[in-house]
Amino acid sequence: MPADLAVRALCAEARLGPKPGLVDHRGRGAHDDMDLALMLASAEALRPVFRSLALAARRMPVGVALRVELGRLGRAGEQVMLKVTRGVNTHRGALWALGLLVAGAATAGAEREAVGRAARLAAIPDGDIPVSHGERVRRRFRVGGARAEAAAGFPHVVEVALPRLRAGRAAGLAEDVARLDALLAVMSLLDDTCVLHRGGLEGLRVVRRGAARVLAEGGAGTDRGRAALLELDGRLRAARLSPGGSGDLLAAGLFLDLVPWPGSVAGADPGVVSCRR
Ligand SMILES: CC(C)(COP(=O)(O)OP(=O)(O)OC[C@H]1O[C@@H](n2cnc3c(N)ncnc32)[C@H](O)[C@@H]1O)[C@@H](O)C(=O)NCCC(=O)NCCS
Ligand SMILES: Nc1ncnc2c1ncn2[C@@H]1O[C@H](COP(=O)(O)OP(=O)(O)OP(=O)(O)O)[C@@H](O)[C@H]1O
Repeated sequence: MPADLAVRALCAEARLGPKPGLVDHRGRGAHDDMDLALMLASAEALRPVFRSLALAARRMPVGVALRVELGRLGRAGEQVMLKVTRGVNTHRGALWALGLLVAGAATAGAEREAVGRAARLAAIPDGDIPVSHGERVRRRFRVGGARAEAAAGFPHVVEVALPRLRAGRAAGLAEDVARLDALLAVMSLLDDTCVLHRGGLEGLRVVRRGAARVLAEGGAGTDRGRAALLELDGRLRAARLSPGGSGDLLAAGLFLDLVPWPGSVAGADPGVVSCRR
């Protein structure tokens, strides 16, 4: 079941729009090699991968052996994704964040417990760190990136995206507006290695300040905020800046919000996030 919710969260994130610089129903965002159909196909292809991650987490306690197994399954999952997309990185970062959270949620009774397990797993060295864009960017700009975010207990999910999403709903905002504002809140704060890789510190400044400005203008649900959002989208597309890490962390928040934790009030209306819509 957590596996199905992870796929739904990925589809909901992909369909949400207008998102600045990211793939959505309008088009390719800052990417020239992906579109919504590819994102949805990639999300669906990851369903058995998430299932195998959840099964492993049910079989083994949090520890080195489980971390090694998740690393093996996660890397195999990346190959599944690359086969379906013919080599395009649609969901590498998302598989990392959601894979760990699916594993954490598989045996947890509450959101905090799931995130804590995911963080402990992320903090265990995996021993097989590839020389990726992220690794080079982390060294050059001295930022933590996706690994540090997970090992710290996903602070941009738990302390930024989810509170913003829930506050937006409580204030009566439409669901897509609450989600866009949650994405913008993450974008305004995150050291996103996707952005740093393509645009350096100046690119990161454009993304963060632009997102903060949309929120300061009233958020995605107001005329002024929407105009600022569309302007930011134009700038990010022109500069080929994709806030992919923020997209991943919004999907992670949507996943945690969808899990029907025992004894908690249900979060989003599940119908809103159906992949078939
Ligand atoms: C840790 C990962 C992301 C690799 O990190 P690395 O920095 O080398 O990758 P890369 O530069 O490709 O970035 C990964 C992606 O993370 C996202 N991201 C970028 N910045 C951030 C950030 N600050 N916080 C969260 N996510 C971010 C982006 O989508 C980015 O594309 C991961 O893919 C990995 O180690 N995979 C191995 C398999 C594994 O252990 N899986 C575990 C369970 S699924
Ligand atoms: N809606 C979205 N649109 C685009 N990317 C997204 C979206 N949601 C999440 N992402 C994340 O953004 C990442 C895209 O990575 P990135 O742009 O760095 O690709 P790359 O191929 O590694 O880099 P580059 O294209 O610069 O060579 C994916 O790993 C994915 O997890």
